[in-house]
Amino acid sequence: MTPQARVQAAIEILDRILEGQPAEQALTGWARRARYAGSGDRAAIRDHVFDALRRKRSLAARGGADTGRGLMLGAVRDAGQDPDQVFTGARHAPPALAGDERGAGRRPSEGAEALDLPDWLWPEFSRSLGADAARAGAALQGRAPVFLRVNSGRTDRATVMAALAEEGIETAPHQTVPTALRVLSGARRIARSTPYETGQVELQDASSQAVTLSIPIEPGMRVLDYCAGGGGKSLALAARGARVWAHDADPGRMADLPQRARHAGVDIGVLADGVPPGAEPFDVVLIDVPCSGSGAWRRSPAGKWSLTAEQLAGLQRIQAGLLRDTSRLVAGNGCLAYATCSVLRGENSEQIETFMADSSGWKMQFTRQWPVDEDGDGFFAAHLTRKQIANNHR
Ligand SMILES: C[S@@+](CC[C@H](N)C(=O)[O-])C[C@H]1O[C@@H](n2cnc3c(N)ncnc32)[C@H](O)[C@@H]1O
Repeated sequence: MTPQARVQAAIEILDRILEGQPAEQALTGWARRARYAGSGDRAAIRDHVFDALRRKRSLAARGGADTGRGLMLGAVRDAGQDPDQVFTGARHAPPALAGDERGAGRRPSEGAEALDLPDWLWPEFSRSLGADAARAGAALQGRAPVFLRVNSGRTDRATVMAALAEEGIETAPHQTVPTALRVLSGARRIARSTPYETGQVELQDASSQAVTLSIPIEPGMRVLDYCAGGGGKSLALAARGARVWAHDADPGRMADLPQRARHAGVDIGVLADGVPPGAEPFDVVLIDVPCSGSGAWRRSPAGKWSLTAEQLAGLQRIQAGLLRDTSRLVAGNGCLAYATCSVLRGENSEQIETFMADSSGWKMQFTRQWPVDEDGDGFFAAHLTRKQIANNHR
């Protein structure tokens, strides 16, 4: 496909997404219809689509319309390309620009529009991030780096790096997360590589790895991953020698976990019917709560535009409820670990402050906010232990 035809394909896919179709579905639907497209075409079109979704607001301003065509025109202008070289009207290329399209388009206004954030969220975003708000907003406009988690129960980072290099996948050790490898090139080969196929590496964001590494784990500890989802954190905890039970309000999300655990060579108890009475207490209860996902919007940009103030308030109520309910499952000297992939205070430090104010028996052992940057997504973690037990230990 020509570069222009790829742009036209992206326009058509973006139009479907703007009509409400999920991005992945729109991309696979297009690929099914366009059998002539090679893997290089599909990858380039995917990049166009996701780049446009991350910057939907500012590109619509530059392109003069909130349509697939407007976004891609905005992207072409933003990249300093001549639109007439792309919108040529040749076969498979986007039709040539109409007169009104030439005149439409403007510089995005400073603040939320230029940073591609919804207006309603901007006050909370800037309150949460303070002086870092503009940098974080800009970081969310770009592509996410690719990281692997080395299965430390099975191998080590240097061995895996060498094995990946043999298959044309270049990686570098993450500076601060000892299990993480940054993928420098060959990312598309990972899923078919031997280290991946033999369970030596998993795809996992570096900050997500740092969240689980921050939890104090000793081999044999009983750990409940209460919001396990696909089980990325369960697997990481089990690789450190913990006895892990995975639970999720939507058990279907854990469907692949038994197979993933076998593949990684670890045992995970999947609690598809809830936590059975008497299974508590646990040494660690991790609640990786449902959240806005604002720290990971580079990977799932649609979430940035679909989130509403009402949904955010609903998520915050669920987060508070999870803190309250799961704290009962923690052993007397155990740890309640709270985590989000959010950068918003109302989902992070303020949830912990409210919980501690309402249940005076807990104290904070650890808290950290990871920024969205080239070292990983924006995550938050806090570890809570019971005060009384901490005093007894003195
Ligand atoms: C952030 S995701 C978890 C991601 C997962 N821990 C990982 O590392 O891949 C949050 C999960 O919480 C689950 N969830 C939502 N409400 C819940 C509740 N009340 N109790 C338990 N799980 C809940 C969702 O189904 C979702 O899978």
